[in-house]
Amino acid sequence: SNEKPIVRILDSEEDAAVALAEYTANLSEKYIKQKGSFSVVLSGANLINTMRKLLKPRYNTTIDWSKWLIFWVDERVVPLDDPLSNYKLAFDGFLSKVPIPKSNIFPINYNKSPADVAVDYESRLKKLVDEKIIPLSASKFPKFDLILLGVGFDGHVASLFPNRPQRYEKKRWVTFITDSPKPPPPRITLTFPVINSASDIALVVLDKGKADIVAAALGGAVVTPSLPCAEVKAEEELTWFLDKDTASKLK
Ligand SMILES: O=C1O[C@H](COP(=O)(O)O)[C@@H](O)[C@H](O)[C@H]1O
Repeated sequence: SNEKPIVRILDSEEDAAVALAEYTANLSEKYIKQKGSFSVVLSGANLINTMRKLLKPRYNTTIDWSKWLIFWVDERVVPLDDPLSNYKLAFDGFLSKVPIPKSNIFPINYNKSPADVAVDYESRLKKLVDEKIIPLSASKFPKFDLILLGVGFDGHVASLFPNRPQRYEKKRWVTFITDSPKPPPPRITLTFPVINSASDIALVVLDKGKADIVAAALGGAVVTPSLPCAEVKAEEELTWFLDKDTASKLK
């Protein structure tokens, strides 16, 4: 893996959205040529809005949407039509506007118990690996083509928070949390071994309120406990997408 991340600093949020679309479209073409499909793992919150340029010409017409497979890096354990659902956010803002086959979209199966939802999501991923739809990494974790991550104000990625034990999980593919510091409290999340097995990862941070967190993560500051966003590594390439304001505290 390439240890050093690529840091792209765009003039504005708008330019960053364009750059993210170009980056995603290029990876889509590369992986579809290479392996016949493109697995994309989504986050919630701001990311979906930043993906909006993919819905516009030329991307919407040139991307082979039929080969996309969609997963979630984390999900709030709420019904899929709840306003807090990451699936609903992605569906309303993105997935309902592109022709990805429904059978290629893998939301959680909602159940009241976060533990059960995590077990179910993990077993569905295992099945996709058994069916050779998702490859396995050298360390025997599912290897997604692209994971798109946001970063929270506390430096969290997915639902891996600085002061919660889930971030240290080494064996499971999917785990759960019932006391997320950011609401809603019950969530499931992919674990670090899975995230860090992905081929490409984009960390998309476009919020000047996160300038200090980004500077700490990229400047290698010693923070205790360490910032989850500073623990992200990709097998091929890790790219940070920042705008000028968010990058303003980088040295
Ligand atoms: O709660 C969550 O927060 C993170 C960060 O969101 P952002 O809008 O501040 O970038 C998000 O990536 C994650 O998927 C979500 O569940």
